[in-house]
Amino acid sequence: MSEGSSGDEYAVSVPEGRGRDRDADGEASTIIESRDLSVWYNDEQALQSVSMEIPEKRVTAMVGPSGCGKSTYLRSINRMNDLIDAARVEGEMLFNGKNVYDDDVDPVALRRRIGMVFQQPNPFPKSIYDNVAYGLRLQDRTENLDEKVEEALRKAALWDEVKDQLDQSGLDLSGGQQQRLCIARAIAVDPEVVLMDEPASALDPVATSKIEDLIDEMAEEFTVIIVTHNMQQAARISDKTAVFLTGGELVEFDDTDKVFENPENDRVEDYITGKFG
Ligand SMILES: Nc1ncnc2c1ncn2[C@@H]1O[C@H](COP(=O)(O)OP(=O)(O)OP(=O)(O)O)[C@@H](O)[C@H]1O
Repeated sequence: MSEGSSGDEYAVSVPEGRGRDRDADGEASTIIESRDLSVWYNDEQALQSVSMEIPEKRVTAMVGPSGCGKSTYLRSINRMNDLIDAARVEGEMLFNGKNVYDDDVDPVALRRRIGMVFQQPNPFPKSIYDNVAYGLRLQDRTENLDEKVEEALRKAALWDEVKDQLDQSGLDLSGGQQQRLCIARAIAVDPEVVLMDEPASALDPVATSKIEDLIDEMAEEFTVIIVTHNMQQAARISDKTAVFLTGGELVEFDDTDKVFENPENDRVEDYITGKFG
């Protein structure tokens, strides 16, 4: 790994002003907590008894080598794994103290409160306006729709670029703009949590940087949980970092600066210094 080659012992540096500085405003309360969460796909175990408390209105990053279960964990939070026939979940995933796997939880309603942004920007083949208005219309929340669409586009840092072309197809935007449109679509319905699965991995560095700035701002209002392959990115944007290693084991979860600068676990140290993974 070539990043952060300032002579530091560790390859990934945590910028000043991240991580604990936000915590200094006061301890955040827990919004999501998994307790002994295990997931299988048929006979293959993808997550092993993962227990973790995710703080509200913070950015939590999930890192680790390919296939270690990061996306599986993310999808367990809003029950997207329900859509995979082979997937089976044991343990608990609490959202505001309530197990999302309880029989009386409606997964569609849950996903309104816990939105998701995917790796590949996936706007609907509709106008920019209709993309953002989509979820609000589904929920019959059409009062002051223009204002709500504008607000979501502003929060997604896209308004100035698209305000004169709201009738154009979302598919005609650049990749980075499309991803910000997807973020606007996700936040338009006022979720509490936004899950992001490698949201910048398909984007160029300039578009990536815009998404990273946006994630930082989003944490003022939302809880953001992001899967990323890019440890430098995790160090730049997150307050907390969870490190998963092969076999679906959560081996370290702590403040981001602690994880990258002084990890407890030798395997995490090896991983972040690039000795494997
Ligand atoms: N739909 C599925 N059906 C069967 N097995 C799956 C499915 N999705 C994931 N798996 C398996 O579960 C394990 C964890 O996968 P997951 O995608 O959660 O890991 P990841 O850490 O997000 O990987 P990557 O960084 O490559 O996206 C892997 O062994 C993977 O092959």
